Amino acid sequence: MEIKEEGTSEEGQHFLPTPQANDTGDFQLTSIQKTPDEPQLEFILACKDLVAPVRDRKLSTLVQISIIHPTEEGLIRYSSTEIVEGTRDPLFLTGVTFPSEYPIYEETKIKLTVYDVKDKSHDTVRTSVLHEHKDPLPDIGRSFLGYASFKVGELLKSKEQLLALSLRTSDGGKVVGTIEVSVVKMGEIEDGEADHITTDVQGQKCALVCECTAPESVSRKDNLPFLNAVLKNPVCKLYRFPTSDNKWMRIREQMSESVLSFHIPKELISLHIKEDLCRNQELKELGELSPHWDNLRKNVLTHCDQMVNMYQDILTELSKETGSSFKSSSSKGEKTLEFVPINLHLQRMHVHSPHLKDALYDVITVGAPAAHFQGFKNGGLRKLLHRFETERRNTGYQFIYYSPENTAKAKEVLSNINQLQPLIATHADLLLNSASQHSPDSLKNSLKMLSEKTELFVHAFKDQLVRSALLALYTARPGGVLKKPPSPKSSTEESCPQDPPPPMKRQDSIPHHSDYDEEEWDRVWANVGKSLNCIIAMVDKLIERDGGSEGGSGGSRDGETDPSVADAIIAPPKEDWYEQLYPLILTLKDCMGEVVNRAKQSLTFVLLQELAYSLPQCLMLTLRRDIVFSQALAGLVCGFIIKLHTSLHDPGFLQQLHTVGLIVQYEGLLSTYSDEIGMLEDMAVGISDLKKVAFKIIEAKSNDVLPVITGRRDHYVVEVKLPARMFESLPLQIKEGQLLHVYPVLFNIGINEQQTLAERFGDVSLQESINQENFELLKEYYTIFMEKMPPDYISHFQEQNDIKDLLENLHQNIQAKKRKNVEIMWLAATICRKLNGIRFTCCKSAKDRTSMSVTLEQCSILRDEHQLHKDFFIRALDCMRREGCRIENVLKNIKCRKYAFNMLQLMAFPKYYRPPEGTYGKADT
Ligand SMILES: O=P(O)(O)O[C@H]1[C@H](O)[C@@H](O)[C@H](O)[C@H](O)[C@@H]1OP(=O)(O)O
Repeated sequence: MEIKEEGTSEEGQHFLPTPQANDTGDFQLTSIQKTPDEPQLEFILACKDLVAPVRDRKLSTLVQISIIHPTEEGLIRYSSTEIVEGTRDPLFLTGVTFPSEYPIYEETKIKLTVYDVKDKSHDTVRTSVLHEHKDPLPDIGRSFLGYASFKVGELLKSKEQLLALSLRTSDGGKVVGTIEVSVVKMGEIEDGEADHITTDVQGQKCALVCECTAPESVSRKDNLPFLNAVLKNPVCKLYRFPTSDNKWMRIREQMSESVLSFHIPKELISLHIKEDLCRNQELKELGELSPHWDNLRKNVLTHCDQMVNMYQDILTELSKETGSSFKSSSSKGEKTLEFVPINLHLQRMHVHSPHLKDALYDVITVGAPAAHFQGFKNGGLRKLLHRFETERRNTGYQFIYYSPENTAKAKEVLSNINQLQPLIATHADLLLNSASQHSPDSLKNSLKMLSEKTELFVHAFKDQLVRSALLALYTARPGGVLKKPPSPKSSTEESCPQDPPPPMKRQDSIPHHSDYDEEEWDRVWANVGKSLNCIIAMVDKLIERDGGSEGGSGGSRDGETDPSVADAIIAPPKEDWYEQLYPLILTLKDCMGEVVNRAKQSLTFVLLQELAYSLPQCLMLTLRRDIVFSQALAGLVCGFIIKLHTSLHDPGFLQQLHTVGLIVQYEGLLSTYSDEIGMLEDMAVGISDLKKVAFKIIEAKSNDVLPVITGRRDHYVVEVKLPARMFESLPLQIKEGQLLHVYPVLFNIGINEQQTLAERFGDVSLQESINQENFELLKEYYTIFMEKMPPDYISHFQEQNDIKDLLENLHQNIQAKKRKNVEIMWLAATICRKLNGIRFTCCKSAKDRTSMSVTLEQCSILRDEHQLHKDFFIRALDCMRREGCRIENVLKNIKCRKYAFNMLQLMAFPKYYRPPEGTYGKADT
């Protein structure tokens, strides 16, 4: 019989779908009854009276848990406990848990093998394939003590669900002690249960008593199936730790991948392709240009078309990855996966502690969003964008400089035009429809809608940019020379129509060199308003004549009907409403078409300036920014959805969500040395770009609950779908589609040996400025939070902790410029948690340093919020790092159970970031 390591074989990496009952060929298997989405079975272990192979040897023991599936031959190594030193009666803090997806039945056999560990430095990496019938191989650094096995059904049916099994030597003869297996149920009241197990842990006597209060349901069951559409392949670990009053707390650690890792990049790339195709088309439709500009445009178009092709190729490649939900650290340099975040996971800690409500603590762990394939030779986005902009500003030659703000504005106006024009056309048709039905009420309603949208349309062009861009475009036309210097007006809003606008001839109105008139734009633009007013006046008149309605249409632009316009329209005694309105609607559409035509061309000309500078670098920069943003967005959407689901029943949170928005705090562990400087520069921009994202919650109309992204670069809306029942329970503002905002902040502290070099011989200014800038952003969020949230909600927050003090403390720490000041990260994370925010932890791969940091955060929370016994802090930390979810994370990334640290690196780490002996070493990353 073979022993396989769970997770080392391809199929072992993901839990198999659960065959619910009796569906495995000839075998009749009995499923374990369970609550949906709760682990199927959880137990803890303790040994008694272990016999040491050599007299007087102090034992250091661990139990290895292996599974024999009823339908299979092989023995699969499932998990291990931590090592307990110096006792014959070890009580293990690391338990065993089988998640709901795991194929386990009453007939499944579990084998427990107890080892005596002699050399901890050899212990963790156990990927060898052994033969069951032979004696266990003499594993380096450990020796076999004894084993016991049982069937799951026996445990479940046993008295008090507890088995005491004899441990035997490999020949099955000699008894070398006892092993106790007891089932635990995390969320159930354990009425009067008291283990009274006395253990001697590292020389300390500690009476441990299991006695738990009824837990509060932390995550409503009805949310879970929905969350499961997003989260995949959970890995679960169970621990029990003593509290300061010698009771047990139970901790379940869960780590899950997310399908959003691939879904969001695909959504985003499709959106970029759409946006770029549209822009390329607009560039083509820019009309005749003088040779200089025409050549420039041709060049731009060639590159832009190539770019779209590249995006299409990447999308095709990603679309082949159906069902993927994880990109490993070793794939970070793969071109086709560049948009996919590295090693994205939800890291969740569920705490069930005596006398306290159950609590969930979530952190999203992900590799720093960065363009690994493009590399970091020239730095990352923060530096590259700054350099690009400075050079562009100073190069007057060949093109016109528009600031990034103006370029963004041009894109915004273009996007507004593209949305509003068809909307107005639809409302205009609806108005005509109401007219043909001769329905006054419907006519008034349609007019109201038409007026509102047209107002928005007219407003969109208020900007001076359109005017100056029109002028610039004029000079770029063949023979474009100014008749007189431009004197831009601030606004033409005030212009009040006196007469119906003259009919337009679209092409004629494009300025020619001989007839450019800078005020023409004002007239063209104002004509839209004028024609709307004509329609309003006509509707009023029609309704009045028809039988008199008191208030008229009430839809007049500028709040009043222009009498001169009304008088100009003479309605016949027996009106055909449709006939009366039709020509006016045509005029409105014509006027609008004219405005759109001019504005689109001029603003596209602005975009041409942006693209024309430094081709193809400019496009490579856009690509880099898109890649980094895609990785950042995938993480954010994952964090947002999880936060929404876990807090859906908290009215305070929902109010905060729509009145203030959410803080999203990133903890960066990158060093400001070598390549990681570039990564940090990428990451800082990627995270800052998340400000451009707003969320909208919509009702799911089908089983497809994956989010949809709309918008364009500079402004994205992520639509998150909720099933009807959940959607109904939301506050009105959210249901009505109010946009929900996020406030991303990043605090970075390099912790490894590279950072030591940066501090000694390099430069840490990047980290300092990022921390300082983001502190200001965090403070701003706090101010808005205090202003917008009701006082009773704030006082509830302030009672528990004074966020203001924490902010002050954070500020002082940032100012202090201490080396590797990890206090900054702890304070920022605490503030984020107190403010109900979304937490992220990132290093290059989210594998090694991230694992150290999240486990430290988990144990610190247990100490500060759940009274973890202070003598067990390090042990808890070691348990989580040795056998917890994070070592599984390392395994799934590099197929080896070793944190990739060497001694030198460890020495450079702040004390609590060092993993236990035997869990680190040279690893092929
Ligand atoms: O998960 P990380 O901490 O980014 O992994 C690092 C590790 O910290 C470092 O010691 C090691 O030398 C590797 O560079 C790891 O990065 P990989 O991206 O190669 O996994």
